[in-house]
Amino acid sequence: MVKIGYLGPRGTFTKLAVDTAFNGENKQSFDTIPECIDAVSDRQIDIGVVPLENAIEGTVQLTVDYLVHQVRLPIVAEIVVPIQQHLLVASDFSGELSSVSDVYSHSHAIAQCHQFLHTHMPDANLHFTSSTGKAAEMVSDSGGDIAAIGNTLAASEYGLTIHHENIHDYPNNHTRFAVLASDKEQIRIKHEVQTEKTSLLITLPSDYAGALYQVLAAFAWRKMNLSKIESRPMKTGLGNYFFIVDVNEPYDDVLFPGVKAELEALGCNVTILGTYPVYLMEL
Ligand SMILES: O=C(O)C(=O)C[C@]1(C(=O)O)C=C[C@@H](O)C=C1
Repeated sequence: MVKIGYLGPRGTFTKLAVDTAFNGENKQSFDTIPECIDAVSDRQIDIGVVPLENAIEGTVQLTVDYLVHQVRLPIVAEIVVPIQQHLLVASDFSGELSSVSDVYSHSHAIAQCHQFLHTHMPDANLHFTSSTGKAAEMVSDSGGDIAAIGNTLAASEYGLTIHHENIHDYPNNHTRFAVLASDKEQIRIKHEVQTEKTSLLITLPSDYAGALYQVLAAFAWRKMNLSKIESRPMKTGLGNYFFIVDVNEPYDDVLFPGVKAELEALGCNVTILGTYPVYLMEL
């Protein structure tokens, strides 16, 4: 049976994404994103699912940096899931928001609720955990006047009460999850494909005036639609960056090799991080 790893423990958004996309398979939780990615690379599991980008807070930098700098695994699918953040408390907590002393959650979940926390709980101490599920587990273990930010699955898994629902600051909240696998054939997602994308990693030559402009021109004149461009530090010194470019098209044998050759002629390095179907899930 195909083994699927995810950022755990129980009750995370990643687990929700995995349960929505895959049924029946053998599922294993990992405490951190790097541990999950390593397990795919070491073949302990066949598929790993990790968060990639949130509509409110942006890229999950740990995922991108680990995939670029440490373990290169292809992205073989993308799962997009709606995200609703709730304030979860122990079932015997009956106080007001103002009596919650500490709030625990994943940094991305806290960031999605900054305005709510600032307005309604300005005195609460904020603490980052490795996932929203971990925060829910802590609240369930400790009880008292502390709270977690997480989803309804976490509330039911850990016997917590939803004190306030939908506390994320903007309504159209979604997270993209990357499905990683050495062998694409293992993937069976029984949902309609929304679109197909290709992610590229591009490094620019140093000291080349207008390099980024020329990179974008290579896509533009071929009418290749980009859905994302983002720079991240190469970690080799100040001012050195690479670019992640998402193209709204599957890899083909004409346009992509053409772009690659054109960019390489400029002195760029081009790596394909994956060409994959995108699944938009309803929970
Ligand atoms: O902590 C979780 O539940 C996760 O699955 C991680 C994560 C993230 O890294 O963005 C996933 C979705 C939400 O945006 C908040 C947290």
